[in-house]
Amino acid sequence: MSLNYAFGFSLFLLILVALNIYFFYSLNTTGKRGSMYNVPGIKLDLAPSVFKDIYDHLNYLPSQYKIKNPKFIPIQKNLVKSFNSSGLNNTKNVWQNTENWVSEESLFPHGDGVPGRILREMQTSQIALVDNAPKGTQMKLLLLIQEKQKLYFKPKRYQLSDVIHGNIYAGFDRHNSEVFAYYLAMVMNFKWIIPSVIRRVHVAKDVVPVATLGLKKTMIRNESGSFCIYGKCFYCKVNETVCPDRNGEIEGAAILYLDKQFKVHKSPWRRSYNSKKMDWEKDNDFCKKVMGILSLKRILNLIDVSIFDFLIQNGDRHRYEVYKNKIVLLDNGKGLGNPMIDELDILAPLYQCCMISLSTWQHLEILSGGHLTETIKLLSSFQGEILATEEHFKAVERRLLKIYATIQYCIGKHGSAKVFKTA
Ligand SMILES: Nc1ncnc2c1ncn2[C@@H]1O[C@H](COP(=O)(O)OP(=O)(O)OP(=O)(O)O)[C@@H](O)[C@H]1O
Ligand SMILES: [Mn+2]
Repeated sequence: MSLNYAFGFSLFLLILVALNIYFFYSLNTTGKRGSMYNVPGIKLDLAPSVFKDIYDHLNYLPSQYKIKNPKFIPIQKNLVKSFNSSGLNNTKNVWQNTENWVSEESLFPHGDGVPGRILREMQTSQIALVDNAPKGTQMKLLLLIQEKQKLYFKPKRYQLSDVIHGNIYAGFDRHNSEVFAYYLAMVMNFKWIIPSVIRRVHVAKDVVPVATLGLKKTMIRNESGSFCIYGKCFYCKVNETVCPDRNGEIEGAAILYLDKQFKVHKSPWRRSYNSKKMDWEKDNDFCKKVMGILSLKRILNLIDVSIFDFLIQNGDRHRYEVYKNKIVLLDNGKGLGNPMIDELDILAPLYQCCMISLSTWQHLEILSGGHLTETIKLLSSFQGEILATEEHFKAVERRLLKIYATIQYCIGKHGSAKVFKTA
């Protein structure tokens, strides 16, 4: 009897121990997701080994990166206040004191309702003059509104559902990518960017009557008698016109023109635009070289920009422009090309240097679990905009996880003290 009792008791103990082991094992592996993410097959041979390490970290990403962080809610509320300008006194002229807009923190005011009001004006103000804007390689127009306010207008070339195949910088600029980038930057708390909004211009009513002679020379009538524009730029071709839709309108991204002097620099991580490999593609210690040339502050800035570019998949930041010693996020039209592709090497500045500004990280960390794209959708809805297909929004969330995984990889390799910088 007592033997039976002892046997039963030890069996009970054994089960208890087994349960404990199971409990601690499952605690350690939360976030483990089987083999959901694989290194993309086509890249496997070519990809540097860091890609595999990053994907390994992606498969074991701690669960906090997959759920919403309540710390973001008050930030989201403030953003909503800034962009939802309905109900505010809109008669006040928003263009007053534009000369005082630039501060040490931002290029434009971010106070209650002002960003929303600037966008609304950019979207609806009557156009006083339209000209070609011959800067850059892509077709763009210059619109004059409110007497002295200038806008760049990058016309729509694709439907939102069009997928751009080919290399990362293939195709025309995407107008929606410019606007998406603006809201993305706002949600990421990157304030060195210029307001951008979707605007429709009626060619016969809004453009032709106020077009300069120069612009008129780059307009031709199509079979249905409407005026199409081929513009004036490096890649502009007479047979690549932009024509009005059946309502007589051309849609585009209206980007506020910032009349300042920018300093232009070549990006150390630029692509070659041919089959030649750049230094950064051959040397995983490339960051050391950059450290010898650029300040820590500038490198951290370039890393911020690479995170931003990776989210929209802009692989075309061959040069960057600086104002007040900070990179201005200009020219974001090469994003949102293919929602199925995540070119990890856009993140090279991050995984090669393995550092990130602490303030960027603290903000990035609380955008998890869907808050990022949910907020972009919410803010852009105040201007009645739909900026991308669901596939693109999902892709941005998926890429955010890859950024988290890259940071985990860096922490694993160097320790957090070396990764997070306060410069
Ligand atoms: N909103 C703006 N305010 C002031 N200047 C601007 C603005 N947007 C662009 N620029 C200037 O015009 C140049 C061309 O603009 P952008 O880079 O957008 O054109 P692009 O056709 O895409 O050029 P590229 O093909 O060289 O990338 C920029 O390098 C910048 O100096
Ligand atoms: Mn460009």
